[in-house]
Amino acid sequence: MREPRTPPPRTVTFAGPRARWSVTATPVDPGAPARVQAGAARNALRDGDRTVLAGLLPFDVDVAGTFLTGHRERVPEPRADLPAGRLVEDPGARDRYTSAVADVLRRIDSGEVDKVVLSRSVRFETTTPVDPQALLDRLAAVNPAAQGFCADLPVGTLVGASPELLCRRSGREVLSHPLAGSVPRQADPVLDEEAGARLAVSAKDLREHAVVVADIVERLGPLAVVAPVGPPRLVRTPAMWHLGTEVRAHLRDEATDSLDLALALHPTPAVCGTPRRAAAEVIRRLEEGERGGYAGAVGFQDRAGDGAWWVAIRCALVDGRTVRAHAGGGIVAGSDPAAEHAETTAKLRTVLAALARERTTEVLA
Ligand SMILES: C=C(O[C@H]1C=CC=C(C(=O)O)[C@@H]1O)C(=O)O
Repeated sequence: MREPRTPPPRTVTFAGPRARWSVTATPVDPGAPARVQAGAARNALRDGDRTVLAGLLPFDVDVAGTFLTGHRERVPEPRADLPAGRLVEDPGARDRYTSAVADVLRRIDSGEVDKVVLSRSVRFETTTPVDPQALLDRLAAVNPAAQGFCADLPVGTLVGASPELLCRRSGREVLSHPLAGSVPRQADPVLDEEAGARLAVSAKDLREHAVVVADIVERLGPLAVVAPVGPPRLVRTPAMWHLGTEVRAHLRDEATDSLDLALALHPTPAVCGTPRRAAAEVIRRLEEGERGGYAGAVGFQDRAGDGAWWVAIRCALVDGRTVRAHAGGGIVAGSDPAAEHAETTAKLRTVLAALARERTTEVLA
């Protein structure tokens, strides 16, 4: 009888404002749905001598993600620089995306959904294989306030710099920092400030944002006492202005760990929509290709149950010489298909500028 094949080790790396570390281990239950993998990883952490679990819940938690248990290790310096490459044009892509946004708007009009986050992807081809750690380094350098991540998945390695904290647990204290409602940054400082100021009072964007905060507050309710939430504030990344709101809460039961919180909140209407099930169905029907880790939740947890999970956005799936970058935008009543396309283009700049080694605002202008 053949021995069952041991899956090769996988690595999840974090490059944050303060630390850069990784876990490398044989994946937990590699073929199981992510929800099952997460539970198995938590049990393995509790019962074994490992000190941390790290992983990625895909957008759809019923498909396999990556969960590892191990120890924090220092990440060696990347071995290679990024190779030259080019964006592969897809002539009909713009029209297909704007038509899909128009379709979502009709579904909103008919009452089928209130909000849907529709995404698209672009392909970048390089002359030699991309070292995902080198791309992570570059992203982390250009986006110092974001959480850099690099996670080996069954379909490639997802690399990104997320500006959005899904949840952090420190003892009984919980923090979530949802972002929704966006405009691109401008190269001219005066125009840039004006764009941010317009976003801060945009009724459409404030509505799009409020839906996300309300969903998080509602889903946290059974698990934690949520503190009164203030108005949204402007958050800037090198490529985008966003509306962001801090949601703070105090756990009702100290047995609730960071993974419980991530599973309760994910996927928020910042990457899915409302009502959640109907929005996910619209995404399944209208989006081209798989999300492939994009719009998942990536993070870690220690033996005390403390940890942090980020929304896996501003990222790309690296597979040899092919890099597929994804970005989406929240569609609500009043959204404009052309503006939504421009917004996803601007969001894609985070990864494409790192690949092209250019200033974020100049790529894809
Ligand atoms: C879904 C993405 O962004 C989310 C986070 C911030 C703002 C968003 C928006 O304005 O649509 C999205 O909800 C993405 O970058 O692919």
